[in-house]
Amino acid sequence: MKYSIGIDFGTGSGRVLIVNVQTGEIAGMSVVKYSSGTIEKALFDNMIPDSFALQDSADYIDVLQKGIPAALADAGINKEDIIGMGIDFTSSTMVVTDETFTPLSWYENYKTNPHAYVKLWKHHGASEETAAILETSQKQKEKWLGNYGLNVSSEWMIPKILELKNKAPEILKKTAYIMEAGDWIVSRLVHENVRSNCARGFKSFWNEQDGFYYDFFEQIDPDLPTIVKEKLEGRLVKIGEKAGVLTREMSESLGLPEGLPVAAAIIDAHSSLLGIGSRQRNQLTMVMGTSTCHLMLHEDQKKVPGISGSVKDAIIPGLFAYEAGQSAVGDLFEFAVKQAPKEYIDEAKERNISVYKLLEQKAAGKKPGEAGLVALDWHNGNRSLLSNSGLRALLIGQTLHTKHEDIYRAYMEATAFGTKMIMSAYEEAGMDVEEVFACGGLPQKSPLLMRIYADILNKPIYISATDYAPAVGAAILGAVAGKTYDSIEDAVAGMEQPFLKTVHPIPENVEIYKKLFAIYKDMHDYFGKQNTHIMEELNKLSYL
Ligand SMILES: Nc1ncnc2c1ncn2[C@@H]1O[C@H](COP(=O)(O)OP(=O)(O)O)[C@@H](O)[C@H]1O
Ligand SMILES: O=C(CO)[C@@H](O)[C@@H](O)COP(=O)(O)O
Repeated sequence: MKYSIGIDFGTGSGRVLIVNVQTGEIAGMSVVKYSSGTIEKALFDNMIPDSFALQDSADYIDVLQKGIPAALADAGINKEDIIGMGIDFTSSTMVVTDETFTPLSWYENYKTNPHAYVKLWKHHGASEETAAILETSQKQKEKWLGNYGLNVSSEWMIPKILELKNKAPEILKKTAYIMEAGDWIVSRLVHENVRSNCARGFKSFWNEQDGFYYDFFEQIDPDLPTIVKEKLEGRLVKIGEKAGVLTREMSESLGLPEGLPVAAAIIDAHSSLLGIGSRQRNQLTMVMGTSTCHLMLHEDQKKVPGISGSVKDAIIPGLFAYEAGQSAVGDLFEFAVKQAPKEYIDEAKERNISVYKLLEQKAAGKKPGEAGLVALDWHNGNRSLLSNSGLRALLIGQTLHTKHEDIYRAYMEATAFGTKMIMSAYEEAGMDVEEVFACGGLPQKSPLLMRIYADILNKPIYISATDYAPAVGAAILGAVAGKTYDSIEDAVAGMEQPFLKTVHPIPENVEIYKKLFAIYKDMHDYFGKQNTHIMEELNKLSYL
């Protein structure tokens, strides 16, 4: 038996999977939580702005050093039976390093400088820079942003680079490489500056035909082309290719064979599409965790407003991969869990279940529409049709009888309405959705959520049997790099994971949700399009 290692670097933890390359069976695994988590309020004793979301790259190294030996031990296999390795990572998650790929935050003198740290995908510190990029694009918006949903997100790489230039020139000066975290891991493993086409195409204004949009960069900031050339370039490696082989030093420290082929890094959500077995158009894959990404494939490049982007060959060679997203999904449920009344926390403790489970059970006892609530899910801004990280959330319809589980359910519904907006945008652009797949951590954690999504989207939802679809996708790329398969399509077919179940819509619920969705849409347009000054005013006041 031969195996491939897939490592999924998510928002809260890294998951290492050992997957049988002939059958797709998961032979062993290990989950390593990031010990510093997401650094959001303060770095050591220094306060950082609310919009910041940083991570410590040392936590990623922990995933390699602790997770790989633990997964190998769990699988009980000989390291010589490992034939390849793949990595997926959140994106755009930016690491700044010196010429030896050492992150600047590891330097003693930069230890307390937030700009030396990893800027996680949901770091929203570059809102001014994003607005400036959008402003510059106005004259030729179709040209520059046509394949990016006609918008720019502060979660992408170029705004983050400009933030570094504007807010921390001393760090930029010391930086040899600005890297996607996935590329950083792969570059350390193979000891070469390599860059994958996946994150580069989606998050850095690049396509294979034209390269980086240097003309656009010049107009945004005359220093930007040089910064990109000097610090963001590297040898291009495409999805499905081998980025290099594991160095002797790395293989010794990780307990793996020397010369092990390592695949080009892929974005976590995109990797899930491979892990779940989607290979063709008309399939919408929802990767549901802290956030949700909505992915589709198509032979043609269509202009879909509000999506994050479309890139050729970014998941399956020959097809355009499309991504859209919602910034707060699991994060929103955590927010509600943290606000649970004390008697709920006590009840959960007494019954030995999590507060999530308790709220889910109580909310499942309610009927759609019963509580008279509708929420807007913009607790971390909107990164789809409105693409505005400055938007704030809303809950309407509360009375003195509103219970916390009603609010929890309204949040679940709001995330499903947000997904319906995205699905409609795909369909209006000529990409019909016939099948909806759900994967990531949430579908198995929350059956109620899947019921709500089936009823609101009015589609059967196929739920992946594995919580770890991204890591399976990474292992599939590892198997292709290791030459077990000649193509990604063959590897996906050979290592396909089973589906757990299908949730079908219930017609009565569908009808009620059509009415609630109409209210959501009115609120969406009122606060997100026609009256954005309301949120802008609140933002100004809250930053005072
Ligand atoms: N029982 C649950 N019900 C709903 N959401 C949950 C539950 N347990 C955890 N979550 C949420 O799931 C998210 C983590 O999702 P997961 O897919 O495991 O990780 P990641 O986003 O790092 O890939 C967190 O935001 C958390 O709030
Ligand atoms: O933005 C992207 C992909 O483009 C993701 O990396 C981001 O949503 C994080 O995913 P998770 O919610 O941690 O699974």
